[in-house]
Amino acid sequence: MDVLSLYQQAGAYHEGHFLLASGRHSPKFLQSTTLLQHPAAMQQIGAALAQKVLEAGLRPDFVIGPAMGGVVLAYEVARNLVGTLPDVRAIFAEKDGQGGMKIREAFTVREGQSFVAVEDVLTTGGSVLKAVRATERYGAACLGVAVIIDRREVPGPLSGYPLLSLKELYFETFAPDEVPAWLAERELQEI
Ligand SMILES: O=P(O)(O)OC[C@H]1O[C@H](OP(=O)(O)OP(=O)(O)O)[C@H](O)[C@@H]1O
Ligand SMILES: O=C(O)c1cc(=O)[nH]c(=O)[nH]1
Repeated sequence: MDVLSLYQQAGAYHEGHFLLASGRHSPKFLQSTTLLQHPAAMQQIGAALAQKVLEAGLRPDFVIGPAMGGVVLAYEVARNLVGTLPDVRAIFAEKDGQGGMKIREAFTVREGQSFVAVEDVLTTGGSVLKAVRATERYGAACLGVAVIIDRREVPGPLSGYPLLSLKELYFETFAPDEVPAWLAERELQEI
């Protein structure tokens, strides 16, 4: 399975000029929300990531993803782990309004539990790291991070965690004060 083809078939691969979650600018963008509409694609992705998790020897109590993209993904990965881990759960972290992420009490995250964090697209790793930190605050241990697409240019803040991905891509990004003229002349797209 080529996940970039799944994005392309769903019309979720875009070229232009985009402002990323990290504040960096990019000529290429993978719009996971467009892909997440398709259970058939997410089923394949969930199965492939769950297989990687098991092959890596990871046996998490739960899978967590940052909202919004990580909600469906965490559920699909966990659903595909149930055959091996019947009690595995799927939860999500959400923005706390202060630049970080939080987890609802109803999810019952406890000290001694273990988890795998999932993410759709990894650019800097900042978003999924906030979800990991929010979970670690309860004393749970992060076994690894599993992502659909890893488009990081540098290892960044996630370098301390085992990283599993379905595809690595090199898509250049630029700091706001380093945007080249060829990119600046393209209208900034909000998608
Ligand atoms: O690795 P990073 O630099 O953190 O960037 C990648 C993150 O940015 C996007 O989420 P966004 O914040 O746009 O939220 P969304 O899932 O609601 O679209 C994307 O879904 C990843 O979560
Ligand atoms: O860095 C991001 O915000 C980002 C990049 C990308 O390709 N797709 C996405 O949904 N977010």
